[in-house]
Amino acid sequence: MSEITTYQYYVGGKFVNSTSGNLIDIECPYEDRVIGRVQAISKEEADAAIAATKSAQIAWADTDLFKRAELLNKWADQLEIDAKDIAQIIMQEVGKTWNDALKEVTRTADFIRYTVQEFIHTNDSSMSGENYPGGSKNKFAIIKRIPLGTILAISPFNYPVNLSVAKLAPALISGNAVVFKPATQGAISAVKIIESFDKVGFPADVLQLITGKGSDIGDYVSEHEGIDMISFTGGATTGRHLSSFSTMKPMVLELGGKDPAIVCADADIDKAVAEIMSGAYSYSGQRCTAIKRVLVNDAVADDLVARLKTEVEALTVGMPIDNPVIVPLINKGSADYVADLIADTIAVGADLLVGNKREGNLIYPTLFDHVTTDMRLAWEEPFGPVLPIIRVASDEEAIKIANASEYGLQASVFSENFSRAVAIAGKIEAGSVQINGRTERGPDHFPFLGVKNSGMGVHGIAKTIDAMTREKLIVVNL
Ligand SMILES: NC(=O)C1=CN([C@@H]2O[C@H](COP(=O)(O)OP(=O)(O)OC[C@H]3O[C@@H](n4cnc5c(N)ncnc54)[C@H](OP(=O)(O)O)[C@@H]3O)[C@@H](O)[C@H]2O)C=CC1
Ligand SMILES: O=C(O)[C@H](O)COP(=O)(O)O
Repeated sequence: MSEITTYQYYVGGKFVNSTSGNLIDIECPYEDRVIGRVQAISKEEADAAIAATKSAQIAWADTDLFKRAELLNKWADQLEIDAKDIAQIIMQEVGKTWNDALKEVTRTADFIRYTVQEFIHTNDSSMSGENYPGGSKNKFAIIKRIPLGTILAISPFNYPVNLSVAKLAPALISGNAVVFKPATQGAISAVKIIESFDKVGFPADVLQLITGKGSDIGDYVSEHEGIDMISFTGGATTGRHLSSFSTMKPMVLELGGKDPAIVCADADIDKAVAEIMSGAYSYSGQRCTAIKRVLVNDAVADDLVARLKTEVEALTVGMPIDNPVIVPLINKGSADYVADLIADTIAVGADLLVGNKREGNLIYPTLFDHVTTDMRLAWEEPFGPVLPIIRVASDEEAIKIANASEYGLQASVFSENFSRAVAIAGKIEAGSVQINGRTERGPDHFPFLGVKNSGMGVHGIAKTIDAMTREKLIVVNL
């Protein structure tokens, strides 16, 4: 049997062991084996990591922008060079298919390059006093975007590379230092991207990778006085908990969702079926932006349901290396939760059309018709491959049910009448509404936000830079 690798955390520009001596086993979601161990660092080590960013950040912010840009671009290049190695770990650690794992790395390299360009072209501006009544040419303002200091980046398991770098790159290009706390199931992927980072010669202490369970060190680092801003992506419960003690600390939260696909009576059903299938089931529904309920007009419901049933029955199911649509869920707890939700939905009388089969963490794709608003599945976020269909009599009823959710991340509206679709989109309480397309984050330079329990603040390259910087005016009086 091959030796289990122990991965180190990263501080002071070096990979080191924690003096705590505590290690966390990272289990493969789809094979009964430990794929590696990560360090569970102590609070004292977190203190030291945060403290060391302080002088490093000042020097980093003072480094010429072209030099910061050059290093970040080299990191993007290095990620592409290391892509297969990183993708292998993503696949083994979070059970993403090989193709999707590779795509996640290239998407991340693109993200870094765009972020560099975005900041270079927007960081400084100026205003002349003469533009305002009573003002004068003799007064003008140089407006700079300056970093907030040390950013705490906390990322989730499901996109362990992309959603981490979506915080690290904007922070670094704008002159911040970063303390990066990845999801524990995702921490080896985080080590891999920091190995690439380490190869290109960034100064020590501008980025520290700290590993350890959120339940042990999460509150401690989030409340830490050395942290100047928190960028968090994860579940709504964790996000709400963090926001409960974030006094005077800027924070952006990207949380869960229950994105509806509203299918109107005049929808192109072929289009709706294709988009719903990919929106709901890819990566077994483990996307914050997955379509998590269908609200279909009675007039087209039978047709839509029959076609969805055929498509769900044909979905490929298996192990990540074979690139199926449906892969095992992240862990036993998640699979238990989804299985329980399926059992409950059957018990309360919805029509099970496909699914309700489980092998270990693999939950087969499941489709329910005639789900009603008194059922848990109408409201809870499964983060698994189970889709409820709720039939509605009108657009108004669809909007009402869509908006009754505690979440408001995204929604899709399917209609061939553009005016109708836009009118519905205007009434949906969500960060984004997609017309005739699946709910999704990308392209990554679009603003990305959730309302209600789906988040606070805005992500997306330019918006993330905004959130991690503030304006500083130097007013010149000639
Ligand atoms: N809106 C969005 O953009 C996205 C939202 N999500 C949402 O994330 C959820 C799935 O991700 P998952 O990783 O399970 O989410 P969790 O909320 O469980 O974990 C997210 C991160 O928070 C950390 N954490 C846990 N407890 C604390 C704490 N007390 N203080 C600080 N940090 C803590 C976790 O660390 P540890 O792993 O060590 O517990 C992890 O790094 C889903 O609800 C999904 O919808 C996912 C992706 C994108
Ligand atoms: O947050 C998520 O789950 C991902 O960012 C979703 O990204 P995608 O919509 O591009 O899959």
